[in-house]
Amino acid sequence: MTTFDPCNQPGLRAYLDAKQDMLSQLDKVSKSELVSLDQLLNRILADDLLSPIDVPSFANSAMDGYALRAEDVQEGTALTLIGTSLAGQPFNGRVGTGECVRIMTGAALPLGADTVVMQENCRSEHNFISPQGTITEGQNVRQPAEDLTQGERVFTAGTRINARVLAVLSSLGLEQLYVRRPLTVALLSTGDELKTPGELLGPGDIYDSNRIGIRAMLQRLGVTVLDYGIIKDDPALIRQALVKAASEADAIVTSGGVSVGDADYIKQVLDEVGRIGFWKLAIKPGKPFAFGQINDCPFFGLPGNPVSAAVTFHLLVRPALAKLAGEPLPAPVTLQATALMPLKKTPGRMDFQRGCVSTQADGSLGVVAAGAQSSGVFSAMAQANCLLHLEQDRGNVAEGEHVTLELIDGLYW
Ligand SMILES: Nc1nc2c(c(=O)[nH]1)N[C@H]1C(S)=C(S)[C@@H](COP(=O)(O)OP(=O)(O)OC[C@H]3O[C@@H](n4cnc5c(N)ncnc54)[C@H](O)[C@@H]3O)O[C@H]1N2
Ligand code: MOO
Repeated sequence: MTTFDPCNQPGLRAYLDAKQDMLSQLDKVSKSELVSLDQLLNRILADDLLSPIDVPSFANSAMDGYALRAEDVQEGTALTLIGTSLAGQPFNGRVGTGECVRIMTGAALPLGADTVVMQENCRSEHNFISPQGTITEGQNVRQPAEDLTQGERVFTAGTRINARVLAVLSSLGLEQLYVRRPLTVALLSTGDELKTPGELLGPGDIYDSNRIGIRAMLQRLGVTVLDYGIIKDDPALIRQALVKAASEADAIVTSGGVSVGDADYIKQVLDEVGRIGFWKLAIKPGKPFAFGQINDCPFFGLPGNPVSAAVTFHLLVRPALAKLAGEPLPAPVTLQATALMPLKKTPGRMDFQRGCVSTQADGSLGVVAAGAQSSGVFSAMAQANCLLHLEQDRGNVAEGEHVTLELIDGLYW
């Protein structure tokens, strides 16, 4: 038997369909600018990056040992040691027949040598080195351009520069690059009940946590945030703020006031000063999410319930901002896990429940609900490490059933 859920009205727009529709209405807006290496972290590459050099640019040793000519080595060979090649201090001579050079990891392979034998596999007596065991020509040598060839595409336009990408850019000797200008996003909370942390709460008041949480997510994404603060539930004030925001920002994100209550003015004002793209989706949490445009400025109305605001930001605003920033965003990587407890689910909306996934003794993944699933209970969400994707039409999940989930990227949210 399915329970009746008043929030599951027919005609709600399916998530993927709405997301696709929204993305198709958005274009890359951010221009590019030249930025120095020390400021590149978390920026987005404006162009494909072609390697300016071969990496490595010279043949070098992968081991500490001896550089030699493989053809010289037979059973019992003793090679004459003629010098040393250190990283940054190459041996300037040439390795001739019956000779070898002491070499360290990263040091240039001397002319004439083609192979390195690690020192553990060599016997050393006076000035003579006897390699032991089988030797293959070229062993322990890192060949020029083995990693990257000059002119080869290393990263595509739209790549976000994380610590690993930054290290590669440095290894190519780049000191500045064209990246996309950060997006500017106007952010505001609506609600007469909201107070900023530090203020005294009156009767019926709560602290504005959405603006702080969403602002942090935007900052993690490298967005410049125009914080418009808290706007009272007054259509004139909301109208004024949205029109100003549309003239100042690349996108607008609001929280609260998108449902059907007597003080929910967002949709009405959006309709007056811009246009509504869609409103109300078949998702839980986040049903009243609104998307639209005000004078070509994309508008995202997050529901006021804190879990709904964070989840819809991730499901819809994050991909939209990526599109505006020219950052191709792959579909989220999903995993399958076994539900270790029954999960309540009503058919009608795709449910993004908050979970805690862990590796079980047998190596498989198991998931439990991360506490209460009410969209007002944010503390449970903060404990979660994954978002379950429970299909729109499915009902309750029994213990032992498989579910799909997406890991929560703790760095960004
Ligand atoms: N009759 C109906 N009522 C509701 C429906 C519905 O379909 N029919 N949908 C419910 C759903 S689902 C959601 S989600 C909420 C969303 O409502 P709003 O976007 O209008 O949000 P508010 O009413 O302004 O606030 C909801 C809730 O969240 C608290 N809140 C608001 N802003 C913040 C903030 N910045 N920080 C922390 N908490 C915030 C607010 O005090 C309310 O408790 O509507 C349901 N109602
Ligand atoms: O969509 Mo609401 O977010 O279910 O509470």
